[in-house]
Amino acid sequence: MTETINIMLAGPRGKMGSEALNMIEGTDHFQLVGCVDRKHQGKTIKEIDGLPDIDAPIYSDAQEAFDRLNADVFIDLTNPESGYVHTKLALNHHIRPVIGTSGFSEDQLDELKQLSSDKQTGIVIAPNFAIGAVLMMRFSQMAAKYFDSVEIIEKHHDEKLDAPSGTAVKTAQLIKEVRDSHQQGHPDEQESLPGARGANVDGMHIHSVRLPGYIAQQEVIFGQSGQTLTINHNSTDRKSFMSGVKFAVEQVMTIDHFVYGLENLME
Ligand SMILES: NC(=O)C1=CN([C@@H]2O[C@H](COP(=O)(O)OP(=O)(O)OC[C@H]3O[C@@H](n4cnc5c(N)ncnc54)[C@H](OP(=O)(O)O)[C@@H]3O)[C@@H](O)[C@H]2O)C=CC1
Ligand SMILES: O=C(O)C1=N[C@H](C(=O)O)C[C@H](O)C1
Repeated sequence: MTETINIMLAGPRGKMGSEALNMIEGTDHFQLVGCVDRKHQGKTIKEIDGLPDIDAPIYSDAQEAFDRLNADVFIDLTNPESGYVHTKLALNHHIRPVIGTSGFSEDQLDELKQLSSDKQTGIVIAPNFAIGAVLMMRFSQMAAKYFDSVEIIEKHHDEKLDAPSGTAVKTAQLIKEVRDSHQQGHPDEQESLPGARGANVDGMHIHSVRLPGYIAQQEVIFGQSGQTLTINHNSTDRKSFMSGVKFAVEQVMTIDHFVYGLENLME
């Protein structure tokens, strides 16, 4: 019999958090022991309109939640500021974090890596939980060995707080690992409107589109003389992320170190 994994979650009313609650409820060996939600102190999840019938307590104060709840894994689906604070609290309590929240800086990621090592507590930070997106990033890294020039266009719903997306940043990092550092485009190019060429990560330009109608889409476009190659991934439903969240929760129980990106658990 598979042992039960006790889970606490921050952000249960969010687009991702509410989907994660359904996933937890539908997984026999997962048990929700409580949530962090700044608006519903003292209530239970089943008392909140639209959330599943789970009798798990809600704390508005994250510190109190971590002090009181007996969890194996902590899932964060909030925003970069709260997510960073929560993740440090989780590691300090030896509760393994599975972090979907995007927008952490490189310094913050380094700090969390160090804390995970100090506390000998496993942590998974996944810029994207969708298997198709993980493959899109891997295929992009493969293509980058053969194409010197690449630009990334990521398109999201207009409620997204961070730009560029965590997925776009991670894609650029994976590509950076396999190519020589260089700037792209004409050496004399100039922006007559600031921002026209997007963000620049080691010469790779990232363009962020925010429009209603999208959930999450990313195109990685490679170009060389006479040809272009586009690798495209499209999440049309947030359910696309849930098998990855489930996989990360199961996997984080087996590790005692820092993992950034689901691909590092899949291969
Ligand atoms: N890794 C992946 O595959 C994916 C990652 N994401 C990331 O997940 C995060 C959440 O996305 P999404 O669900 O779309 O966003 P939403 O805005 O829909 O949800 C965020 C939720 O977090 C809550 N929240 C904010 N601060 C706190 C806090 N201090 N304590 C508790 N809850 C808090 C908000 O509640 P309130 O109403 O109080 O503000 C809100 O309900 C984002 O960073 C996004 O980029 C999204 C999709 C996939
Ligand atoms: O905010 C979102 O929606 C998403 N955020 C993640 C990111 O920043 O890459 C993952 C996915 O793109 C959806």
